[in-house]
Amino acid sequence: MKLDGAEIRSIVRTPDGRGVRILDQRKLPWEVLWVELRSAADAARAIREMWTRGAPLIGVTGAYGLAMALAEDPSDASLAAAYAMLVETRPTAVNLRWALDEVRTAVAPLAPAARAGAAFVRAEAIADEDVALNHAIGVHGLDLLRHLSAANPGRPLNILTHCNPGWLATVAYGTATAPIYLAHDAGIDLHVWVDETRPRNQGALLTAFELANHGVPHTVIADNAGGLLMARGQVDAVIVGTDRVTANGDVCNKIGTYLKALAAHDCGVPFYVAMSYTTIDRGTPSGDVVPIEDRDGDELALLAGPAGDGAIGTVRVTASPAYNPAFDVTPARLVTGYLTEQGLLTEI
Ligand SMILES: CSC[C@H]1O[C@H](OP(=O)(O)O)[C@H](O)[C@@H]1O
Repeated sequence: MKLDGAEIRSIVRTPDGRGVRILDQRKLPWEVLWVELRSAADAARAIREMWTRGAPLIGVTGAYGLAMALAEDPSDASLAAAYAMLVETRPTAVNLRWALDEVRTAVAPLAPAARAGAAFVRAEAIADEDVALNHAIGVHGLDLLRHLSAANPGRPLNILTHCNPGWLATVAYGTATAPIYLAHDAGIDLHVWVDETRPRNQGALLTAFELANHGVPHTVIADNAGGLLMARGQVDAVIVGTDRVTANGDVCNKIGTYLKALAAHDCGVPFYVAMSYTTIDRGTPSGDVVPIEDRDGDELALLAGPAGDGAIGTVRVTASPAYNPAFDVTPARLVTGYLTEQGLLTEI
């Protein structure tokens, strides 16, 4: 994603190397605000309050959080406390636990004095690997989109996506958006239907922001419009990201994904899930046992945005109690294929 004409990473080390800088995604697209995280507690708060979000990106943020904890206190007790604090911030995305385990495994055998440096090295490697993995997903996805475009000549290829499986959910490129960026840059005529993705509107606010900055034609739609568009033949493929794919191929992703998959299945629209190996959880047999994060009902009841004077305000859209599960589970039987760094897989 370009910002001010330059391609950015959504998380970078601070100049002194002891912290990280992230985009505060709660402010986008209205304000581009970089904030510094200087401790494990900062990282935990940023993940929990969704300053930064997206399965791969919260994994990287958690990894750096562990490194910052060890820079402060490299003891076993500090490592255990920081791990426990970070891993419980968001329970559904497997990347968080995976990345924390990677750092803990790398540093636990080391003498305390060597731990912080090794933790930052591992965290940085996870971040760099995420960029490479997502680009590889994009390369394989480009082949898929070329094929779909050739099968639908003379008009834009219409892709529907849900939530933000994008540059802002990862260190760069995104997962489901990687093929879109590479296809657009390769001159393939495509258009993206962007699910607004209630209640936090990651699509309308973040995916739309990303695509607009990259010059990708797109249209924001209500979450409930996707079924009509598919029934009308206006969607050539659905490509979503994921927070966890279980051993049997079930897909945990933003709430509403399952409904899109049902509509796609009923309309004969291919439904692809983009992810790297870091989001595959072979230790969990199926999606029905994955913890689904329930978030505060006010995320649903309150709508935020700029008022007339440009200041960000909120309006309350209901006076009733609100229930806000953040994810759902799409059974493997509804998935056409898994777009990974190894290519397009039909099973996990
Ligand atoms: C690269 S896919 C990221 C995945 O994470 C999002 O969830 P959240 O915004 O709550 O972190 C959404 O489920 C995306 O598909």
